[in-house]
Amino acid sequence: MAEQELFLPSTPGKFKDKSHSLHRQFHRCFASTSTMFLWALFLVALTAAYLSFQSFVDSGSKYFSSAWGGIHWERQVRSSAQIHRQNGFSVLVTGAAGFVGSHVSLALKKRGDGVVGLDNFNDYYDPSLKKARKSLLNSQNIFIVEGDVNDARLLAKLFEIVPFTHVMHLAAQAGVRYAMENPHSYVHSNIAGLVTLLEACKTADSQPAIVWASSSSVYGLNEKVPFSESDRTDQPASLYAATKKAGEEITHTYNHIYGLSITGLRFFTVYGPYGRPDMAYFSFTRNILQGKPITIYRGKNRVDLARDFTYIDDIVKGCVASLDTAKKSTGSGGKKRGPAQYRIFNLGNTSPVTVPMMVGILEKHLKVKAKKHVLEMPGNGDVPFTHANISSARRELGYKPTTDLQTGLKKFVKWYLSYYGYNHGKSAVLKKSQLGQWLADVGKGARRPRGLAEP
Ligand SMILES: O=C(O)[C@H]1O[C@H](OP(=O)(O)OP(=O)(O)OC[C@H]2O[C@@H](n3ccc(=O)[nH]c3=O)[C@H](O)[C@@H]2O)[C@H](O)[C@@H](O)[C@@H]1O
Repeated sequence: MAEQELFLPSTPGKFKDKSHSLHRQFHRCFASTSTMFLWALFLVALTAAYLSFQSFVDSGSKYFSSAWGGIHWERQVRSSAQIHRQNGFSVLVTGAAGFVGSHVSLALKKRGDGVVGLDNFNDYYDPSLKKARKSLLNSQNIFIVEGDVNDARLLAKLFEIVPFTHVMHLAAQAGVRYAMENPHSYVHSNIAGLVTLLEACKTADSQPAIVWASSSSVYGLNEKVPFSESDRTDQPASLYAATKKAGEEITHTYNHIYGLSITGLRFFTVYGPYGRPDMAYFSFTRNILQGKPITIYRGKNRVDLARDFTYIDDIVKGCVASLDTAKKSTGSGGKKRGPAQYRIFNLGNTSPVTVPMMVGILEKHLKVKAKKHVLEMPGNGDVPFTHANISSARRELGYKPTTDLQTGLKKFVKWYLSYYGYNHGKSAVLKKSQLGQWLADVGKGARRPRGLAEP
């Protein structure tokens, strides 16, 4: 009995009660488990919905923030890429709204090549100048895609639409001293952007030949002059130079592994019409005309800094000759089929001019004296001098610069005054009579500067 009591409910009621409560508990338990299950299901569904919404927003933001895609857009790309000469090229020009990019695009289009531009129109300097270059290119039926070289989807799309024979890669974060202010923009454009572009090129079937802009700054603190391509390039003075040097190594890797044909061009301080407002000759011109002081840096022991200033038309000839002499890439669809061409050339002028002499030329052309502040060169990435040995480019590309700094700056000043007018936003320093004289002397045939009555 005691044993029975052990196994049987003391009373049926109790047992009944107990079994009922067990049943209820089971029910409750089941109910709560199923509720929990339902809740869990709900949460999973919610999370999935959130995640898919996020990815939609992500891809959507890319889509919405960039102005590419759609039938009309594709038609514009195709039409811009159309070749109008026998054995012509179809060239993707990155940085096409930039200084060198816009000039090269126009030259290629003029001779009948198909050109598609790509530019992110960033605001490193006044984007209105980039927009003006864009209008110029549009007027010659060159379409510039608004997008970033870091956008792999965009690049894949472009290669899907056009079988580019060549890529002229000029998109970059330029400027030597700005690298101290915004180092990451150099990594973003000059390293990450370059790799994204090379990935797209390597995957393309067939692969394009690539010509791209390196820089004279890779010679860094070298003292041996003139600078030759075989000289050491392992002591850069700025992050800008370091990213360009890294670009040379990175392109070599893609040449070696995937058979991409590569030509790297070391540009030496390129200047001219539609140039970059961040560069010294440009900002000096603006300041001189506005009556503002300019700062001239000087090296150690009061030695003047010097640059192998190179005129834009000469650089364009070097770029086009590089495209013309580039051998085909050997790979396709990401596979190397044989060794490919790898070249590096200096594109300079071979006649360095000191910064004070450059200012003297500007003063002469502008007919205004500069207010000069001379300052010891700060340790911000500048090198004391540059001087190109161009024998290799002369031999292989037929490169022969023909514009000296006097002539080149005269053309620049002529453009500057016709583009901005003589007072560029601030009070005028030039009197109308002075400008009339200028027009007679240097600007023969130049458009009258904006906002200026007939002198
Ligand atoms: O050759 C190159 O590869 C490089 O040429 C230029 O760099 P940089 O030669 O420093 O050109 P600027 O910034 O126009 O400076 C020219 C000279 O003027 C000097 N300078 C610059 C600015 C200033 O306010 N004062 C001044 O004396 C600089 O120290 C330098 O000696 C470009 O800005 C780079 O993007 C390019 O890669």
